[in-house]
Amino acid sequence: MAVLSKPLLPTRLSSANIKSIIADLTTLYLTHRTRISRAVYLTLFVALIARIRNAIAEQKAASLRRAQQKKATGTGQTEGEATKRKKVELNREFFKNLLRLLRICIPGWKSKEFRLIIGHSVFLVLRTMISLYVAELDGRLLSYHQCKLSLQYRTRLTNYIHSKYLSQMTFYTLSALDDRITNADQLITVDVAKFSNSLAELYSNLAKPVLDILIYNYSLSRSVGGEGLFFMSLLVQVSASVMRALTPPFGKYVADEARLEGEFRASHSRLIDWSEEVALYAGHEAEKDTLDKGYFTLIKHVNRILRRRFYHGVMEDFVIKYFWGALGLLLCSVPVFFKVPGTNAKSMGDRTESFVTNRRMLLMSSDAFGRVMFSYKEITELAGYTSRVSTLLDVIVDIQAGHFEKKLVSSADTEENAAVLRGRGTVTEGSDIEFVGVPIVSPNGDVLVRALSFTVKPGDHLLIVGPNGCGKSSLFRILGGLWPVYGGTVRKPPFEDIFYIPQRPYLSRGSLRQQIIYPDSLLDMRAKGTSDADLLRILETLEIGSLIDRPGGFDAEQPWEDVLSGGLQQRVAMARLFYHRPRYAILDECTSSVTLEVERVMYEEAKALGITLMTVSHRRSLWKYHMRILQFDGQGGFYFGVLDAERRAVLEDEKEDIELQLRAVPDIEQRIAELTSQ
Ligand SMILES: Nc1ncnc2c1ncn2[C@@H]1O[C@H](COP(=O)(O)OP(=O)(O)OP(=O)(O)O)[C@@H](O)[C@H]1O
Repeated sequence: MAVLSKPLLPTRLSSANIKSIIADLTTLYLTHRTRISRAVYLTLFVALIARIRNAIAEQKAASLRRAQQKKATGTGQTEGEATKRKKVELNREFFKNLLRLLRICIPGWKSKEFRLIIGHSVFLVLRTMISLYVAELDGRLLSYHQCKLSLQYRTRLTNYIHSKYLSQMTFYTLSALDDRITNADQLITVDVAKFSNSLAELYSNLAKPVLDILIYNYSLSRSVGGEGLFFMSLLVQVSASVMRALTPPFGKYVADEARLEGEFRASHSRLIDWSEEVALYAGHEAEKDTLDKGYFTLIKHVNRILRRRFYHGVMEDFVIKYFWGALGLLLCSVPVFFKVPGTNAKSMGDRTESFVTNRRMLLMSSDAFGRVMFSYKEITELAGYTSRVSTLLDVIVDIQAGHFEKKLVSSADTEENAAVLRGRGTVTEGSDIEFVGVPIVSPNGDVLVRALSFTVKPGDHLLIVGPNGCGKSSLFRILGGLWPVYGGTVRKPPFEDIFYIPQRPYLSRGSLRQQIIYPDSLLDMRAKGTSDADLLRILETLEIGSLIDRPGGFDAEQPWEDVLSGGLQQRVAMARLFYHRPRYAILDECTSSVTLEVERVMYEEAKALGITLMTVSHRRSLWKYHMRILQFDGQGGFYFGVLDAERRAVLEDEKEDIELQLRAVPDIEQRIAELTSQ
């Protein structure tokens, strides 16, 4: 006990002495901490036992006294004395007494009181059940309304987007001429639904808490004073701003996630579209790599968001629960210590009462505020979907106004080509097809032909030839209004007078009849006065009348692109042409899979129907059906003229040259092999 050898209370207490005493006491406590705590526990335990023993002894003595008194006075005690001595407690005696009184109040199970109690109990049970039902119904009604609201939003948006997306060929231009939206399908099908859900959810999540905040804060301001509330709101605002600044850009994350989901889905759709080709190449491993990569990128992103959400949640909890809670309690205690002008709480009791009321209001208000703050994450998610959907709408508006954004190829860098890209041509309507000085430019700015000029009058069947990628099909894209006209003048008949048949015909969903009359509907067909018998005649001309022998006939619905072979598909496409009978037909390698005999029937029938043909084909067999030729050289130059014997001879020579070159290739390879073996 060296520490105690010093006198504990020196005669004069200076601050240094006090410090040294506190230090000594602390050391003393720390040295004997275990013993001290044991002693405290023991004392508490002994005190407890003693208290219990005393209580038992007291009860015994009391009952003894009561018994002695009873003996001495018979029943003799006054009501006042009994009340004085009896302790009102929730003990056995209470229940005994209650039962006794109840027996008086309810004399038997046949009594009126008993019947009333039974009736009352039934109503009580009913009330509880109704409350439960109402609570459940409340929840169900809310979620039903929320779902209805979300569906309603989705329907409106989808209708709006469909009306824009499917007008002015926007669905084509959006994917072919613009880079900004990569997966419109995902946007329209998934993101619009998510946006609608998020919007409907947010409304119900925000509306009530905001209302609560307003009401509770108003009541609070009346009792704690506007200044306190203003000060606290200011602090909450500052901390909310800090929180917002520290909140990761969840909106962007959500938009990115939706984009990655879209890309992953697009890869799967691609695999389904090309399943046959991939299977024949045995390309499953390569496809698996692509799909795995897409999924991995998506999941990596999702995991990152999850992590950020977790950390952000912890911070949010801390600020909302603790920091704002402490602030709120400080505010509530204002009327306890200070008199708030305009309030009538005077005594300490009043102040305590108002503290409790304020605390409760504050709890409600902060709970509501917390819900609003927690909704912040949902708002940012909504912001993500909003940005996706509105980007789609903006790009659609932009595209419909003729503004496209696509990465340009290097050839667009030259001054001459850049000048071509800056220009704009004119499109007029006429009975012939005429191009005057029109450049052919691919969507990424590649100038394929600087100024193309040719004319096709009715009956002037035109053959278009040239090497791959020279711009033959692009010419039709300009004619069809898919690509912009960068210069010169295009004169063409109305859209419905030109019909296009590509190499791989598009077969829609629906019946066999719909394949033939596409894009007409059954009503359009009837309005034109065409019957099923007329359609059958068309099929028979093309030697495919047997198609209606399948179950269902013209009404049969099948996945036609799988059910029909390539050649049959090309014949159905020709049947489409014969049904529509346009003034001009663009036939883009559309007879590549049929026999020469079928090709002859197709061309002769088309001519007999008065259709002027514009054919892209490398087939020599087709030359005889055409009177004019447009020949591209693949270097930006072209020849347009009559396809007479002289020109045919030139074509023959060119073809022979090409064939010779092709035949020379194995020789070269053989020569290389010889050289390398020497
Ligand atoms: N949507 C597009 N986006 C970017 N470039 C395109 C697009 N469509 C076509 N092109 C490019 O335009 C050029 C001309 O294509 P086009 O289809 O007119 O060739 P083509 O002469 O018909 O060839 P082929 O005989 O092989 O069918 C090609 O280089 C092609 O890559």
